[in-house]
Amino acid sequence: MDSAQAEGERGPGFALFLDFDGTLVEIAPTPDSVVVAPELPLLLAALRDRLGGALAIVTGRSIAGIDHFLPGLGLDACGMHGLERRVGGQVAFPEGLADLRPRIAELRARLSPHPGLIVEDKRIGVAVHWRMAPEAEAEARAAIDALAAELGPAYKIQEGKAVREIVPAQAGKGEGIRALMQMAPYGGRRPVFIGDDRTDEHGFDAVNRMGGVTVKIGPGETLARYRLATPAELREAMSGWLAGRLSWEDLQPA
Ligand SMILES: O=P(O)(O)OC[C@H]1O[C@H](O[C@H]2O[C@H](CO)[C@@H](O)[C@H](O)[C@H]2O)[C@H](O)[C@@H](O)[C@@H]1O
Repeated sequence: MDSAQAEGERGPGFALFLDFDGTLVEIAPTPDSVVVAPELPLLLAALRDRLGGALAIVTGRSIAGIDHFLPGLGLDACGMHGLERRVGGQVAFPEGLADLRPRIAELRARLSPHPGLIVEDKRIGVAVHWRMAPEAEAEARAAIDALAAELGPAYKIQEGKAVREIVPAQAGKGEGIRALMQMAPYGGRRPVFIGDDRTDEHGFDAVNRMGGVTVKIGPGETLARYRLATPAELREAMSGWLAGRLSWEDLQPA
């Protein structure tokens, strides 16, 4: 019996939670310029079938943003760092979150002297990216800090790759994964979470506590137990698991 068959036959199987940027797709210069590898959509669809539907994208983007890059799949997802959830086509979004768009307009005006900075409007949150304008990182950080101070404790700051963002205080990938693990078809399965960024550490912590498998993509300190070097290596590993050539716990320790 091969590794993946053995994994499947030891119990009800895995639930697979996948970060998007830097995990399924390589980091790109801007949020809009991400390139989806041609094999990725079919690979995700095949994995979802093999896992009885228990596959979800867990991302800092909105679910609409994921659908833009993976059209037609309608994957389960936790968007906005766990706040927005779609399972089996049913979308849940917490009530009462303020629309930050007026503040986002003010932020854009403040940062307009630095055209290389990208202000990403997430409606209930906002991110400022300095990947294309590293010389303006300090201004980006200061502007986010000032807005967070104005908004108060209902919001928090999160750091990612060349990005600082404001999100509602209750956001967190760990919460998103825990919520899905209470629902069919996830409940009773063993979670696997794969991510690359600081915001994924929250998800690694939650999944480690559930006795699951955690995989970090790329270098850096992490709570994840296993590591792969790049999104391309992950896509190869996912194909290997699907073909029964690889078990998640065959991966290199982190
Ligand atoms: O949780 P994720 O799916 O990893 O999303 C995290 C953030 O990803 C995006 O920004 C990052 O990827 C961009 C494209 O590769 C890159 O240009 C940027 O520097 C990265 O920070 C996205 O734009 C954010 O909204 C997500 O929070």
